[in-house]
Amino acid sequence: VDKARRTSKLSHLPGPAYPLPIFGHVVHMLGPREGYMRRGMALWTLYGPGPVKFWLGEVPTVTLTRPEDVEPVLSSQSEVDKHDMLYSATLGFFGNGLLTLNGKAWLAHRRALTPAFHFRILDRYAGVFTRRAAAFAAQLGTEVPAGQSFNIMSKMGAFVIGSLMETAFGINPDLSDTPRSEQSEQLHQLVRAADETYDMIAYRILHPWLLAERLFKLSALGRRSRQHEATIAKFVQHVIEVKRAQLQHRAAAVARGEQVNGDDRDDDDDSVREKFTFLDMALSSKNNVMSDSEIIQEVRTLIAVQQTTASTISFIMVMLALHPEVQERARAEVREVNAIGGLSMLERLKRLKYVERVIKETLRLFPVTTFFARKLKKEMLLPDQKTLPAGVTVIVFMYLVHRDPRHWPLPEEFDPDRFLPERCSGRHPYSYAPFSAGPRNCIGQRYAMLQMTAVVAAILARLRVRPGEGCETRAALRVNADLFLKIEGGFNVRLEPVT
Ligand code: HEM
Repeated sequence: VDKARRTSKLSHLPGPAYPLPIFGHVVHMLGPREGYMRRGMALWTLYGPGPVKFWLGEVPTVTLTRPEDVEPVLSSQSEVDKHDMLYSATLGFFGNGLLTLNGKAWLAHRRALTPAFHFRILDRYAGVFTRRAAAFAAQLGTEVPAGQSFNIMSKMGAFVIGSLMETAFGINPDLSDTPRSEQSEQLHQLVRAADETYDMIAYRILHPWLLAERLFKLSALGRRSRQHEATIAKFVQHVIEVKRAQLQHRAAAVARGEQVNGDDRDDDDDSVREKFTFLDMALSSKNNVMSDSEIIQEVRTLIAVQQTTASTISFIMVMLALHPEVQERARAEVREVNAIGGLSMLERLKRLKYVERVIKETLRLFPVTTFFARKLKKEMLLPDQKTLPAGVTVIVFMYLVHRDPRHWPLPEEFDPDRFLPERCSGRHPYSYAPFSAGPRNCIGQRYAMLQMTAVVAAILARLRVRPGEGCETRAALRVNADLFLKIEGGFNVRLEPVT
């Protein structure tokens, strides 16, 4: 009855007809995984650009691709929730943290995590990011033979999680008791498990009968998924153990009246003051905002979302390879800023305005979190008087919002200067939201921008990037989406030392 009621309430919207029991409309999406994006776009071309209805199994969804339609959904405080059915597929690996929580629990966690991402804290990360980025660029220069095509994404996962360990968790892998080789093996296992999991989550969403936990658990995919969950659980346990040992050590040092790591240091510092990291704050919190198991969930979430930064840096490298004139201009800026003496690491990163525009334009064309969903708690009226009924799941399709030709002339063209301040003024505020917007926006936005700027600057200073196999032209890029946007066949580039 409920379904019939909602079907009739969606009847005013364009979209495929006749949802089948259990399948809904997913039959339109089934086929080889490489074709997810192509098939989704074909549906939208047929029924868009306004709201398009689609039954994802038993779940009624409406996909939005215009900034004015997206605005009321993302800006709403009280009328939307994260959709439990779709987001539940992520819980086993991502944990039930900030990304998936709703209501009061979400608010309490958001308040607890916000101080760790405060701009004054992030400013301290500039030094860490710069040091790590320089080491990463040097490593790329030595490990990858000059001129050889390789998938740069294959190096990114371990790199960004390593940064997270040092910044948000206050664990410097260089200072750890665990041998380097063992640490690196742990990271690689985690990244492999993560990669397969993202793919699996997308597969479940498009095969919605696999969203039923009982059925999923019995499937081969379910068994594989449990192995990956165990891998992340082991990793997280290790992180918490190391942190607890550090905290005890610190407390003992304080009790002996000794100066402890970083307390005396102030601003431009290439290590993070331990007591300001998320994990230190959470585990030593006097008001006990989060229980131990909640902290574990947040650690899992923070680890799992690092893929966004890894993919974006990889997309940036491919775009720089395809646009040598943009690459040279960005490199000239990096050299100019590097030549100025007396600047703090943070000031250096902040001066890289063209690099910032390159990153923003890449995120416009390739917003790696290309879909996200909200469930409407109340009926919602869109600007063109179309109503969306309560209970429906709204899917924001950022890839197309960022290509709306009314706001982005020649949308496929890669032009970083679209983000010059004078060209931004007057643009619809929701025409660009790679980090989402409104109360559930990305808490890591500033963190990600700083880290990406540091990595791009370090690579440009040392290496020239050229297109690799299968990525020779824009038209050749096989862009696809599982949970995140990606290039089928790899983010292939060639590196050469800059002379
Ligand atoms: C280029 C990099 C990144 C992009 C494009 C990105 C994008 C997004 C988007 C679109 C959302 C909203 C998702 C939704 O509504 O379901 C989100 C949420 C979130 N992101 Fe990011 N993100 C990035 C990097 C990061 C980093 C580096 C961190 C942590 C260090 C992070 C932590 C989070 C968290 C915790 C949430 C949930 C926030 C909440 O609901 O309160 N993200 N991100």
